[in-house]
Amino acid sequence: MIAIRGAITVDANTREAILQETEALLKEILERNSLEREEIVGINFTATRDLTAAYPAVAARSLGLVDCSLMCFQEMHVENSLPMCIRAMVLVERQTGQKSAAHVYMKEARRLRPDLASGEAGAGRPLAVAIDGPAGAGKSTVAKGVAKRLGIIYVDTGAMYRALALHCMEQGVDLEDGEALAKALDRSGIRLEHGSDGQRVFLGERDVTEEIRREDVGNNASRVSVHPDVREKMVEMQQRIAGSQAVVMDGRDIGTHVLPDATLKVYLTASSLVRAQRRHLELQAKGMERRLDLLVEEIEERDRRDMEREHAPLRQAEDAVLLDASDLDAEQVVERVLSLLERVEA
Ligand SMILES: Nc1ncnc2c1ncn2[C@@H]1O[C@H](COP(=O)(O)OP(=O)(O)O)[C@@H](O)[C@H]1O
Ligand SMILES: Nc1ccn([C@@H]2O[C@H](COP(=O)(O)OP(=O)(O)O)[C@@H](O)[C@H]2O)c(=O)n1
Repeated sequence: MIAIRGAITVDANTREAILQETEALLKEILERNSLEREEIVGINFTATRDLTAAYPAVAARSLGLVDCSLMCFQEMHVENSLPMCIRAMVLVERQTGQKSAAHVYMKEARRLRPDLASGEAGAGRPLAVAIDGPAGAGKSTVAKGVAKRLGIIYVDTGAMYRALALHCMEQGVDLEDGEALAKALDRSGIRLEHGSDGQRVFLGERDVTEEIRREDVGNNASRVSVHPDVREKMVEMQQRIAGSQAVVMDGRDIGTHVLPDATLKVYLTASSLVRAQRRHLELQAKGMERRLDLLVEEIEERDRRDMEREHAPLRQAEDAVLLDASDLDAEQVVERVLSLLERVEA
């Protein structure tokens, strides 16, 4: 069971205004959490003492929420609290954990949760920085750095495709069979945890954070990610994470598909030679020697697959800022992203 919170303010104490705003709030909660009506067990509403013209629950019934239990209460009155406000707590039969709940605060009620709200453009959505780009451009390094400086979580979506690839390699699932991959994803128990040491990736109870970094897993991640059924499920999981908390998220389709309303979108790139050289150094540091020309070939092959796939190919979103990091070190790129963010938030 999870409990999703929401609140909205009303301009006048009239039946019409109360029902209209409650309906807007419930619709947004349903949409942002991809809720089916049958999943909702009950909703508790409160209204501040200045709202007396109608019960908010009436709006829920008219939205077709006929089977769940509804109650309306008066909100406890606290001096100088936000007036004309309707609050809701939606109880949902889901095993996804409380962190997956996307809470919704609209109109003046956004002031109640400044940690979730993020300026006019976001309209109650949490802060989101989307970083896309080709393999080895420095997305994870930069996303991690930016998240640390902002004190928010970093979500590495590539790690989710890598975890699925690892699971399928171990289970002998055909990497070309989209349907089988989607089924395997349902059974895989892929889950992300965000702690003080960053993101950790699990297959059920098994921590695979380090194992998924293998080169063969990375190459197979790009193969499993071609399939639309797989992508659809992954995107849903990613949107849930970003729905309820501020994030820096990196991947291939974050600005174009996962977070189309992100506060800031960056398309980070570098030449294929520079990217291969970075991988080369990274591998050398781990005691693995690989020929540079083969790494360039592999990276270009991965770019081709990511950019030419039919579903959600890698491309720069129209409103993304292009950052070429071929001649910048990682710290310089982090600074650029932070100053771009300051500009969009100003
Ligand atoms: N701007 C940069 N300059 C030099 N090296 C970088 C830069 N950004 C990242 N790196 C290094 O390049 C390698 C690949 O970076 P990574 O963040 O894993 O890329 P991506 O997530 O885009 O695949 C890492 O070894 C990282 O330390
Ligand atoms: N949002 C995402 C993230 C990764 N991916 C795929 O997953 C693969 C591994 O992602 P990654 O970000 O870990 O890859 P690297 O760039 O770190 O090598 C990529 O090559 C993409 O094909 C994707 O399709 N969409």
